[in-house]
Amino acid sequence: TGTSRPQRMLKAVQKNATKGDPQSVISAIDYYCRHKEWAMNVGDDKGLILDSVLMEVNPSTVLELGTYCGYSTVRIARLMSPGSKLITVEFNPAFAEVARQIIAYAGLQDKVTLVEGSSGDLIPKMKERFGIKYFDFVFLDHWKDSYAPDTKLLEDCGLLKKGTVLLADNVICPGAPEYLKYVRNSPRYESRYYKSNLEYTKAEDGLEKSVFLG
Ligand SMILES: O=C(CSCCNC(=O)c1cc(-c2ccc(F)cc2)cc(O)c1O)c1ccc(O)c(O)c1
Ligand SMILES: [Mg+2]
Repeated sequence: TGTSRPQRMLKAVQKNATKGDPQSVISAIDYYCRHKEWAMNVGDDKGLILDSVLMEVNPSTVLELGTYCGYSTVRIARLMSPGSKLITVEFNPAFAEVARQIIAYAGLQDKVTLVEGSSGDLIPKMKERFGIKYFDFVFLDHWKDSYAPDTKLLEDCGLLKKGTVLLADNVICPGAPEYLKYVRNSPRYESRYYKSNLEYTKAEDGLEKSVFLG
């Protein structure tokens, strides 16, 4: 058997990044995925858009759906103010295990709660389990056909407030057509597309930013 791609990515972080330095962790992953082997992190191009939207919102509570190896978790948590909380949901235990180590290597474990399980099961439990009233910012990067149902579930569970920002990765590649239709046609959202590239490639991809209007 041998190592998995996430495990090789973790090795690259431990070898090339400085413990406690989130920017060096981000750079080590981007270098590895651009020059050694591709992986489905949001990446550096879309990462700059994520950074700027995140800084604009300056959220107290963040939900990330789809942790993978924790690259976007580190990108988001490094910009969050002291006392703010990020909850990230990952279905795949092997991904979660690597993500925990990468988040800890960056020194961001105190801001981040990684929960293993399916978003559909966990979203209804957010209030009772984590004492969350609302999310100020939601980053969608998990199964693309779960974006729309999970957004409706967040609404139904009263976890969005007026002004909550949803930012969705991969709306072009692999694509999330149902989600785009939903947020662009719903009177409850103000949506905007940020054109970019699929991580570490020249292919088009982009992020959709949708503000919940209440
Ligand atoms: O893959 C999953 C679903 S979660 C990851 C969702 N993310 C993506 O699928 C995703 C995909 C791409 C992408 C892939 C191939 C291309 F040719 C082009 C683009 C890019 C992204 O930025 C993404 O976020 C999963 C696999 C096994 C499990 O055992 C489990 O539990 C989960
Ligand atoms: Mg993605």
